[in-house]
Amino acid sequence: MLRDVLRILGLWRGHAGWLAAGVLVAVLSALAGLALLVLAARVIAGAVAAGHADAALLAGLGVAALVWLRPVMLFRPLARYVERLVTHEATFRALAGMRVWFFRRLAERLPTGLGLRRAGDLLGRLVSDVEALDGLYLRVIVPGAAALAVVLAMALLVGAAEPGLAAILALPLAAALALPVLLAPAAARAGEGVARAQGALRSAVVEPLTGIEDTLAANAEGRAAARVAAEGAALAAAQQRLARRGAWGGAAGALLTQAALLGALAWALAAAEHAVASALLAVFLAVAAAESLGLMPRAGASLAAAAAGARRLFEAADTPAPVPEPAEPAAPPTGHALRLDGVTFAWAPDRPPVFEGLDLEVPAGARVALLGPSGAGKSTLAALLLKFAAPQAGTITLGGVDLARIPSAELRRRVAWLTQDARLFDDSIAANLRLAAPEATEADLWRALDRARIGDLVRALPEGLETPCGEAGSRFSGGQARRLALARTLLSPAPVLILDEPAAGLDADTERAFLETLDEATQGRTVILILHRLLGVERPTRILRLIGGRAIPATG
Ligand SMILES: Nc1ncnc2c1ncn2[C@@H]1O[C@H](COP(=O)(O)OP(=O)(O)OP(=O)(O)O)[C@@H](O)[C@H]1O
Repeated sequence: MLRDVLRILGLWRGHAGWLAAGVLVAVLSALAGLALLVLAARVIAGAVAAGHADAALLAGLGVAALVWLRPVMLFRPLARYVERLVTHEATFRALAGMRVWFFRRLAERLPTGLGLRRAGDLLGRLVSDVEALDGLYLRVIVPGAAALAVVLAMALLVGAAEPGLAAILALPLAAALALPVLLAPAAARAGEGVARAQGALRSAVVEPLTGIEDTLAANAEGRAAARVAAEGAALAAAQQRLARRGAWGGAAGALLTQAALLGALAWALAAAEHAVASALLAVFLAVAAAESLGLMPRAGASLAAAAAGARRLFEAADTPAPVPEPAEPAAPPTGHALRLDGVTFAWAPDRPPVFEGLDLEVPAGARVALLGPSGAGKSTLAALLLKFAAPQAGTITLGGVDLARIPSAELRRRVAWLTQDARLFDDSIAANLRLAAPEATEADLWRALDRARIGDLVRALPEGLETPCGEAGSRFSGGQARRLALARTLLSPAPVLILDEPAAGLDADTERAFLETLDEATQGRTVILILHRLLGVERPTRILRLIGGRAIPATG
């Protein structure tokens, strides 16, 4: 637990200034609260001084305290206000950075799809688990530092006059301070149970809703609702387990702060007249400490939730990347010829190899048609060429440079891929297209749309290029969405294009027309056309058939 928490703090070091400022203001605010009660104790001690042996001294202290009371009273709310502002700004900055960090780590680790991870669960990690981390600062570090400052200040103030009384006060309060930290590891396990249950509930809701047509068509909404109910009940049970732990911590903390108060009262009774001022001070300080330490049980629960969130984040973020970035990148390739030598690849050790000793050459500027039955490995080859996966044996080179030594961002500037299930995102057509070429002008967008045979349809839309595509392109038919995705790939300036079934979803005439003009649309670029069959209008420079993990020249 400690390691995860320390790692989170390490990731926040870029915001150390804001975070430290928040802690400082919180400590000042808490000490101002303490000072207020110290002054009040002195005023009262001064008031009850008549007839006492130290009457003159006590009365003098009371008058001095009255003078200080007003500025401290004004300072306290001001410090509270600044504390809120600064601590929230610090949290906002730290968490925004965390989300970006986690998103990048996930993106590097999931290039071949979510795999066994569920979208709902990952969303939960990105949102709730990162959010739980704000508790680490706002509800653990900040109040913990303030409470520690209060207990230390109290020990010093009382200890200067009455060391015995200081011990009576400080020991139970120090225990109340440490208790949430000591209880946190066990509570973190309960917190993890809550986070897991939240992830499962999110998945139970998100999955049937994202595929709502399939859910309804299969009459499965009742079963989906039952799953939501079951996951909801599991979440409630996990939350109850966590709350029970929190309640024990809260009760023990309250008992310890009350023990300090009782101790101070007992001491006051025993000391009687000769230590009125110290006794009053001790009682007032015990009350002040109860206020600061009252937040600690909640701090324990927050620490547990943050530790659980941190562990889940790191578990996903530390999954090894399928293809590590090169430690010593090579100079960027100058040519764009692709070459595979003796490539052997299986998706997993327990899966049969897709390729065994695959040799393939695609000269720069060539147009290769890659055919093969379903499952032959056509898309797998594309995944290898974009370094979404790496071969277990053999080499792949681009312009003579081993892909293993080309950074993936560099490679993907040179090789663009229209995947088999290319997605549109919930944004305008223009924004979807510019994903591949952020600098593209409107004229570039129209050219790409025309080449993909969808320009006229977009021109006829009232909002034109600004038409929203809907989630996963839901505002367009499957064929239209496919052509928009194709336009996006054509817009990419990459010199190598891999087009996986580019004409899928097009009617026969449009398909033929598109393939006939493909030459012009991809002029000067290397094209690997992944197809199930040739229409005879593609005019490839080479035709290869993938069979049994090898590429065999074919005649169409
Ligand atoms: N991400 C993946 N994880 C595990 N196995 C995979 C993955 N992608 C593909 N496979 C497996 O690799 C083999 C080749 O699949 P691939 O998708 O490359 O074939 P394909 O020739 O593109 O097929 P199709 O024409 O049906 O698209 C299949 O047995 C498939 O189950």
